[in-house]
Amino acid sequence: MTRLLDAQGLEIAGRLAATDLAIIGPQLVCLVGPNGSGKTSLLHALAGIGSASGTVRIGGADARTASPSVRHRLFSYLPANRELLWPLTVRDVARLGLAALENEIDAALETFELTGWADRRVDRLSTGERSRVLLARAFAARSALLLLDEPIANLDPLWQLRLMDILRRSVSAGGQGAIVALHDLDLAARHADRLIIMKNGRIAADGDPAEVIAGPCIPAVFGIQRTREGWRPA
Ligand SMILES: Nc1ncnc2c1ncn2[C@@H]1O[C@H](COP(=O)(O)OP(=O)(O)OP(=O)(O)O)[C@@H](O)[C@H]1O
Repeated sequence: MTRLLDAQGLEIAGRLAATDLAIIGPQLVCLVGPNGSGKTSLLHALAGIGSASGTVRIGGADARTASPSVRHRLFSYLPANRELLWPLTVRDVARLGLAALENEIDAALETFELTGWADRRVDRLSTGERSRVLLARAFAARSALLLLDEPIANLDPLWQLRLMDILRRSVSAGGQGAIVALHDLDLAARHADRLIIMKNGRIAADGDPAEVIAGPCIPAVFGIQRTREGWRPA
């Protein structure tokens, strides 16, 4: 199977590290962990944001040294911060910096039900609506790997489910890989092919979602446990 992601020795300003991370073939990987556990830092390191060091190969290519247009084909990064206070239209933002074709932009706008809003200004949208615009941009690039930081934050319940479904289809049919940071353990476990738990900047558990969720790592890392009424403090 194709080695989609191969990352080694990831470090950001000497403070956090993930020694080895590989994705073999298309996979939806959900990344969970308490606040400050390093989810964003890991995504930053993979996307080459800030002073990250280490090696990141996506589809065999060096993601760090690739030109911007090639980089978009390798990965798309959705930041947790959805501020877009520019007088740009939805379509402008969806194509921002991408070498994507117009029909790829159109398809992504349609997927996120933004076609009728293509000429609306993003600084006049709600936070959840802006999230959909940035998600459309991330999908329009048709990158080998999606790196999404809390993509469901600000989305209403229907769009949370729709997004997980879009991701599922994109990974299964489109052959994409995705690493998605989430706080919703149940949503992550239900949709992921693989669940990674972060703690103190390290990977504390990595494997089959049902096994990871049922294992000892959740109470140890999050201080919660599952009861018949749902998650409760351990
Ligand atoms: N720019 C920075 N400089 C120094 N330390 C930072 C910086 N950004 C984050 N950190 C620290 O790195 C650790 C991991 O932060 P990170 O944002 O990766 O966590 P996270 O798991 O994404 O958290 P959250 O769930 O709150 O979004 C935290 O202790 C944080 O204080």
